[in-house]
Amino acid sequence: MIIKFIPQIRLLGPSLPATGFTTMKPVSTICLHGSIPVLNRVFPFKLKFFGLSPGSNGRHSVRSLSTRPSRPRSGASSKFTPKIRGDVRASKSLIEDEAELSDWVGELRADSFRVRLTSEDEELDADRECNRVRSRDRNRSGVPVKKRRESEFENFRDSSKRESRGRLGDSVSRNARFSKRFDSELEDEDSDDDDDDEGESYSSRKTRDVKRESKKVDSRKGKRNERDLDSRNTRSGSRNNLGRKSNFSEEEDSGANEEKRSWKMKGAQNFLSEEDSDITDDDDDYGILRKNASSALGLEKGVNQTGSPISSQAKSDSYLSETRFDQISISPLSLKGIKDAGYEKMTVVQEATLPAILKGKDVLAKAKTGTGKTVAFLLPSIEIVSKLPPVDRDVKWPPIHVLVICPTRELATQAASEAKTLLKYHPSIGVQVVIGGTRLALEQKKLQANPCQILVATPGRLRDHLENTAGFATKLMGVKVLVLDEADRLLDMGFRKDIERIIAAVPKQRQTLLFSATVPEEVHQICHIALRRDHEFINTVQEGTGDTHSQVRQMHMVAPLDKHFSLLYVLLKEHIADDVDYKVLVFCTTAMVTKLVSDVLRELSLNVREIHSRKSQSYRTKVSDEFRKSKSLILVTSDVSARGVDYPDVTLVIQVGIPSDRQQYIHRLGRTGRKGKEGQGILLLAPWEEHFLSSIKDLPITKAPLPSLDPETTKKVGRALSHVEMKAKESAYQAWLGYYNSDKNVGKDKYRLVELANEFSRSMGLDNPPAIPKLVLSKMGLRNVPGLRAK
Ligand SMILES: Nc1ncnc2c1ncn2[C@@H]1O[C@H](COP(=O)(O)OP(=O)(O)OP(=O)(O)O)[C@@H](O)[C@H]1O
Repeated sequence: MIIKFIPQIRLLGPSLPATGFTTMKPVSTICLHGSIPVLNRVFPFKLKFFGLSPGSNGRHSVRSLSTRPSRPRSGASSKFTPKIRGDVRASKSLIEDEAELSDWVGELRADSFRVRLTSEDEELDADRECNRVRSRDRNRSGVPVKKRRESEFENFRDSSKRESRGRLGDSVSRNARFSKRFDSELEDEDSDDDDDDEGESYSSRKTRDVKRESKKVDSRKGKRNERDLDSRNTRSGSRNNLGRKSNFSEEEDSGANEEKRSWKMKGAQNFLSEEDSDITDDDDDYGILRKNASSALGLEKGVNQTGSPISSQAKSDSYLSETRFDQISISPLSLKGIKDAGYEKMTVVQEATLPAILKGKDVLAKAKTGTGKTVAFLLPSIEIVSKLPPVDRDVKWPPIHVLVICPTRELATQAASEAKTLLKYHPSIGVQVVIGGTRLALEQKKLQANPCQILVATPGRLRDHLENTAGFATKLMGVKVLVLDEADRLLDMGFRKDIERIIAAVPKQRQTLLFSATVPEEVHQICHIALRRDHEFINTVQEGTGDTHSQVRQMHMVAPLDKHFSLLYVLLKEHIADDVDYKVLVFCTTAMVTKLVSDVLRELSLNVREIHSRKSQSYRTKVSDEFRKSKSLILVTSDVSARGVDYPDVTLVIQVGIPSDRQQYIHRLGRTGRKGKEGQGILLLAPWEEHFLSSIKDLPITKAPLPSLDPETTKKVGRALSHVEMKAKESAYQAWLGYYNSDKNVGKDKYRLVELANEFSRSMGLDNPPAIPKLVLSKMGLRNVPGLRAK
């Protein structure tokens, strides 16, 4: 463990006038190599103190330390068996619909209610799993992994140092649907959503074909195989059982039920002209780099004895640093792109991570929502690509140099779009996006025809290409930088297998960047799947501010379920009355509950759109684009919108029902208060959901009084509910039951669960709870629970 306090140094960026020295002042620099999990258990307080958590008193603190356990990194991912200590919640998200429920139910045991399902759309491809082929052998070199890595790293470092010589220091400021997956609903979805969308029609057709095929196989192979095959071909299901799969390793192992879901900073070394520092030790180098970055974060105001930065709270939420992009030695082409994008100053996370990235370090970065993490990993990646020698035109499979993985389609599309913006003046560098819900063949053609040094992908579709696209595996051999956006989500059980497969397909000699607004302890324990031992953990979240923005007012309300629809309506009406430019996101627990809520609000004449995994990709894209540009609009959404999606100027985020976990709460809330703007968040819970509050007790969330409900409003909402079609209510009821069955607090008492589900049913205006197929009940472990109706 190295703890350093870095002395003041001075920097001169080449773009600055000769007299324009930037003064870099003291900042705390703390390095803990390879021993955090153990230390954290033994000395939790001490670790917090030294920087595993953000520092106190300060403005944005930058913590750089290695969090990787000090054991050798496993070679091929297939050999990797994660040993995760502690209570790692595998799946983060929600049941999106019956499909998800069925998939999930397929995995359930009567006593299982450990982990919440995942649903976040993420990128299911109906056509994906049926085409799987065996993994290719990725042992591409006879050189031992460790040696290769060391050699590469040495080379990188040496060349970087060579590069820095002769230059004055540049300023751096960087889840089968078991048999009945309601075929009719699949068809309904096709017709409802987007008949005009070729891609979706294709996908849906394929889904149906696959389902038919599954049924044939089922008749031959029996029920279990039916479930497995269906699960593999479910449009949005397999991901949803991911969390639980960790609990049912036999099925997981079978595979049939496979889990779904020039800054020429010329190296940050430019800070290190030999005149600037006589520190040659690698750690010391990094210390200085961090110091420089931290200086521009405003940490120069001083450090206390613990190394915690001292500065004012008032500035703590300033997401911008003091460093302008034109003050750093960035390639003129990138700079032009940045200027066109309207960015002038670097954000804190951009400034803090860029030096380490350009120096070739693996980075795990944590920064609050909406603070520019996308540019933080894209810009240095572009710089790295721009410095690579051009690829010979005759090369049959030109390499992909940068691979960015995102958990959702929306997020991948958004990241690719940001990359295109930054690449505006880099004509020779191409970016492409491959995501589920679109035609594989079309993507294959595009990949073939257009340059693609930077590829942004969702995990499932990337695996598809890896296994089904000629030459794709060869192209991936060129990857120099691997980025996992929303890293904690990608590393949880929901995506773990896909990620391990992808990691096995890219060179070991690469740089890996993990970014997220939430980095729970479990991520520190498992990040070695992707990161090198000497990676840096760069945390720009200061202690005391929590992981949310102080300018976002957070409230929770606790009310009986039968009041939720009316309360939601009143809250929205009040907000609309307060702000003509309202832009509201309403998060619901599952896709089908999302549909129900949006149906009700539409009946109440509110300006509403809905987005969830049961909608076609083209519909989702259309609605997402509309919401991005609009004002005076309410978007009712499942967790497909929880992470990363950058909707500007969202004025209010309402979360109805318990979020899947703390991280999801934070990410959902993070759709507002972006880029330093103000926002508001309301969490609406039923009394028996209050236990969730303990997981966010460190956040500045206060209890709000319930708005009064006059009888007229209640009647109006009741009328609106009566106009919502029965099928929507039935679907919502079943999805609701599945979702809460997976909540360890609510689901552990099945009798109570059913009572609550029936309360939900009454809240929809139903006298009797909808009947549920016996098989579903059985799979949920609810077969003979009183109060449920079976069909
Ligand atoms: N240097 C900058 N100056 C101004 N705006 C910026 C800068 N960098 C990025 N942005 C903008 O900030 C917004 C938020 O960026 P981004 O979506 O990357 O945030 P994020 O930190 O990834 O958020 P989340 O955690 O929710 O995914 C985007 O609109 C982006 O264009």
